[in-house]
Parts: sequence; structure tokens; C-alpha cells
Amino acid sequence: MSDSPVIKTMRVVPVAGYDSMLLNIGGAHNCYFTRILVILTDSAGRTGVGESPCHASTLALLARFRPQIEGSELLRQNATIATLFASDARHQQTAHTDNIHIPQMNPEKFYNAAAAIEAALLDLLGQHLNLPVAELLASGKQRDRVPVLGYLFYIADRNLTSMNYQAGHAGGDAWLQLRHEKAMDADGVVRLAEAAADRYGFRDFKLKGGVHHADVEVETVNALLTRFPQARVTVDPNASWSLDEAIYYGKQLAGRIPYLEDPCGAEQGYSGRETLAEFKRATGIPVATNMIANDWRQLQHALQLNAIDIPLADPHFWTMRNAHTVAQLCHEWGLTTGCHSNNHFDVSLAMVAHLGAAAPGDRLTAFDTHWIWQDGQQLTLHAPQIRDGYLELPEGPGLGITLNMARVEAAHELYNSLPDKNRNDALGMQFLIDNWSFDAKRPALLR
Ligand SMILES: O=C(O)[C@H](O)[C@@H](O)[C@H](O)[C@@H](O)C(=O)O
Ligand SMILES: [Mg+2]
Repeated sequence: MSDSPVIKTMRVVPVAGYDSMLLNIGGAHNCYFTRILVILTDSAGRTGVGESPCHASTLALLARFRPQIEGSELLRQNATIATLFASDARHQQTAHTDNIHIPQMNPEKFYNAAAAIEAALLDLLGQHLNLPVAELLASGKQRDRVPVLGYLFYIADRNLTSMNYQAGHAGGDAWLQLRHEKAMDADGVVRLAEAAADRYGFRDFKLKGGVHHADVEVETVNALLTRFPQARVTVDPNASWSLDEAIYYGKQLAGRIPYLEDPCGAEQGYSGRETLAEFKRATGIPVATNMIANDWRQLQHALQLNAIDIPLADPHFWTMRNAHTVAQLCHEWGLTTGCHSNNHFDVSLAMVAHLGAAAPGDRLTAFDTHWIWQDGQQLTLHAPQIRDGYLELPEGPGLGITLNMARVEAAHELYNSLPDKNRNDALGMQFLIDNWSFDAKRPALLR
């Protein structure tokens, strides 16, 4: 044994929070979203934490990995994580993609579990060395704040459902009210963008598409550009457009948007990587993706085909260290670094801040975060802040956050009370359209 601190306990805490009725190709966000916290304690009396998306199979994997984590030496965390990657769990999970939200973008549960453990270990290591996690990633800390985008959604009318969607707070900050109210057209989305820009200072916006006919979504992008002529605006239809449609609408937007995200996907015997490569050649528009380059093998094929420019390497899909390696690769190979997100708590916000702070080079597109939809529900004592369009790196060693255990326990209670614990956006959508079901090639409202 070295004189490394030893991991004493690993606690896995599924937690829930509230969300708005946000629309996407998978349907409507539930009034609740769920996540997992991995909380490690070590023999030096420190606590480290990581967060991941929540699914029953991820919880099962974390339970399986616990004996390998407890008793391991903190300074040998590379070996510990390598053991997880060498286990058959990584491959077994590949075979089981049932019960998923959007098949093409479903990150394997193995990576979610490994990512939360790795983040908690990095948090502990940073505290042990008195260094921020950004300094532990290979490039070291490059910046103190990371550009983030205003992630805009069409919002359905929660009053059409019997679900427990929360109401906003009238009379206060416009964002905290509007994020709960119906916004189904360009005007509604522009009002949301104004409120988000006032509160967070965004200069970049992304519209979640795959909801209306593409005509409506392009009109919304145009309305955003008219209202914010200096802003970078894009749309992500989650591959619901055909290649022909993507080229048609891409040509309308060319020169005015910095990139398109997953404009099209697999069709007629051609893979999503092949159709995106054709889209790029036809329009010259840079392509970002979180759907077809989510692991090393997919990324290799995507790059060989010259299908993408911006791999949105989400640390929860890749682990923080692997996502950082993708950022290094982007830097060295002339690609642009970006980051995908799902609804998350502030532990994930800190993970994303450290990842962005350590990404080398200047070619960084504003990172995604859903945090603005959850702001106010923090599980830490001082959540990282978004100001002036930037996510600020928390101060202090490790991830720079401290859990608020009373809030964590309350979020865990909420999770325990939920009948549906895995993400299922079809539930809310069925209040809008009878018997609605997911179709990867059709925007959610076109039935
Ligand atoms: O509804 C959402 O939150 C989004 O569609 C995500 O599920 C999705 O992964 C999105 O963030 C994306 O960029 O594709
Ligand atoms: Mg996307």
C-alpha cells in the first residue's frame, strides 16, 4: 500500500427535481427529471461527488461497481477506472438499449456510471492535492470561465395535463416565470430568449427543434436572429429532417448560423454519419452532433467520413477525462470543442465547468447546459454561476462544490415518491396527442 488516502464509502443517491413541459422529438419533458449522485468519502475525511443521468440499469451498475471502489487507493484511480472499463459490464450494456428515450442518442449506461464515479474520484484527488479538477485534466486549466449557450425549447401548455408541473413566480425575474409558461411559436421563444439573456447574458442560443414542421423552426431561428442580430443562433432537430430537407433548410440558413446540430440522420440504408457528410458537402455548414459520435469507434467513423466539425462530447457520455481527450483531439485536428447536456443538477454544472476550463485552444463553441431550467434547485451550498454568457469555474480545490445534504435528502425523497423513475417523454406528450408514440423521423407535433 502507498500512503494514499483510501476510499471508505460509496453512496449512490438517485435524486429528482422539477422540470418544465419542454418539447423535443422524444415528446414532452416530464414534470420531474431524475439524476444520480455518487458520493465518496475517503480516509482523510473528505467527500467527493459526481452526477450522472438516472436509469435503473445505471443504478444496478453502480451497485455492482461499489466493491471495486470502496477500499481502493485514491492515488491509483487510473487503475480503478481502468478496471471498470475492462469489466464485461461495458459490453453487456451495449446489447441492452431497451426502454430508452431516443435510441440514437442514448448514451450507454456503463459510461454514465463510470463518469459519475470518475468525477467523484477527481473531486477527491483535487481536494487532496489542493488543485481544481481542471488542473488535473491533461491540458491543465486554460481559462476561468466557459462560454455557454441559452438552450431554448418550445414549451407546451402544462394546464392541458394532470401532471405536477410547477408554476413560475410572478412579479420577479422574467425568466423564472416564463420558463414555466406556454411558448409554442417564434414570438414565445423570442420572449424566452430575452428573459434568459437578461438573467444570464447569453450571446449564443440553441433552439431545440424536432417539434414543429421545419418551416416553423426556421422561422423561429430567423425571429431570434432579427431580435439578436449579434448572437450566434442554431437549431437542433435531432435528425428528424430528411437529408433533402436538411439541405433545403440549411441553404436558407447558410451564412447566418454558425453550425447546425444533427440536422439529419440515418435513412434509406445510409447511416447518419453518411448523410451528415453529404449535408456538409452540399451546404458547407459546419455540423455538431451528440447523436452519431458518442464513443471512440463512432467518432473514428464520423471523422473518416468528414461528417462532423463539432463533437459535443458530454462528460456523462464519455467521462470527464475522455471528454477532455476529445477536446485535445479537436484542438490538434482543427475541429471545434463543444459539449452536450441533459437536464441536470449543479454537480454536473461543476463537471462541465472544469471540462470547459481545461479544453485547450480557442476553437470552443458555447457549451450546452440545461441548468437555466433548473436554476434555483441547487443541491450544493454555492452553485456555479452563469454570468455574462459564461459559466464561471467554481473556486476551491476539486470540483469546488459542497453538497447541501438537506437538499440532497429532499431530492432523494422526491425520487422515491415517483411512479416513473426512468425518463419517458411520451407520457406528457400523450396529453397533447392521443396515443402519441416516438418516431425518429418525424417532429413530435407532426402526427
Ligand atoms: O429534450 C432534451 O432535453 C434534449 O432533446 C436532450 O434529450 C438531447 O439529448 C439534447 O440535449 C440534444 O442536444 O440532442
Ligand atoms: Mg443535440
